[in-house]
Amino acid sequence: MKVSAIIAAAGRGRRMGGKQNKQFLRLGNDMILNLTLQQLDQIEEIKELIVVVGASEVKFCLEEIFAKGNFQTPYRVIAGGKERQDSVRAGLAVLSHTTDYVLIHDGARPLITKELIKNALKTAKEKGTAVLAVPVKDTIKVVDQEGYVKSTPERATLRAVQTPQIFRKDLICAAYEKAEQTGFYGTDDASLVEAMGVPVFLVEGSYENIKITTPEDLLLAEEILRRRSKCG
Ligand SMILES: Nc1ccn([C@@H]2O[C@H](COP(=O)(O)OP(=O)(O)OP(=O)(O)O)[C@@H](O)[C@H]2O)c(=O)n1
Ligand SMILES: C[C@](O)(CO)[C@H](O)COP(=O)(O)O
Repeated sequence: MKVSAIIAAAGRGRRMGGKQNKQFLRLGNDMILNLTLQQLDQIEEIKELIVVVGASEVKFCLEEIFAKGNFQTPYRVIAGGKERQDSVRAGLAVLSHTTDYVLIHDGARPLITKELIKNALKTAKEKGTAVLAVPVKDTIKVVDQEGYVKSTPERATLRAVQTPQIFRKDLICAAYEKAEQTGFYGTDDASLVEAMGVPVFLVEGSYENIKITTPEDLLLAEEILRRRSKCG
């Protein structure tokens, strides 16, 4: 199984506030993006890391993460686009020709584990798609523009999706091509594959695999990391 990993890390982090790309903030003793990449670097099926950052951050990423690290996996660092989907598309454009699966992960999810990635890869090999997800804990309301509740979907049918999202290369490339033709923008990669009518399979994620989005997430992530380091 030859897998290319695209790490989307070109966001502006508006909900985090601050001037710096949130992926370059520190979490414990390390940089968020470095923590994320360290997990992916341990997976033998992953044959290349394609890291997508802001155009002005490419040099910083090469110097501060890759030059100082000891990465086993071949890597490249490229510039992303305006939306997450544009950044992932930039990654797809430089995929190795020999790849047969594409794993897409948010740079801002540093608490991903080797076990979750391995399990998702196994499923992707069987089903062609594998997307991490967890059951929703809250009751979710669909609202209208004035703030009135329109409906309450049955919670048992709802899942919160995470990354990695893994797809056979031909599927994800076709999905991105179709989205470009139709102008469709989704908030994750699976929604582009769904838009082609291809079934997407969900695998068990973890409530700890949070996306660092707002300042409270940093506190929670620090606590999770502290507990993990105590447990060895
Ligand atoms: N143009 C973009 C926008 C987002 N991302 C990446 O997609 C992931 C998920 O996005 P999100 O958490 O929403 O990050 P931001 O877009 O940076 O956050 P915000 O919406 O608060 O600005 C992040 O790792 C982010 O860096 C990206 O690669 N390119
Ligand atoms: C891809 C994602 O992380 C799945 O939960 C999420 O949809 C990214 O969304 P955001 O709007 O960029 O935070």
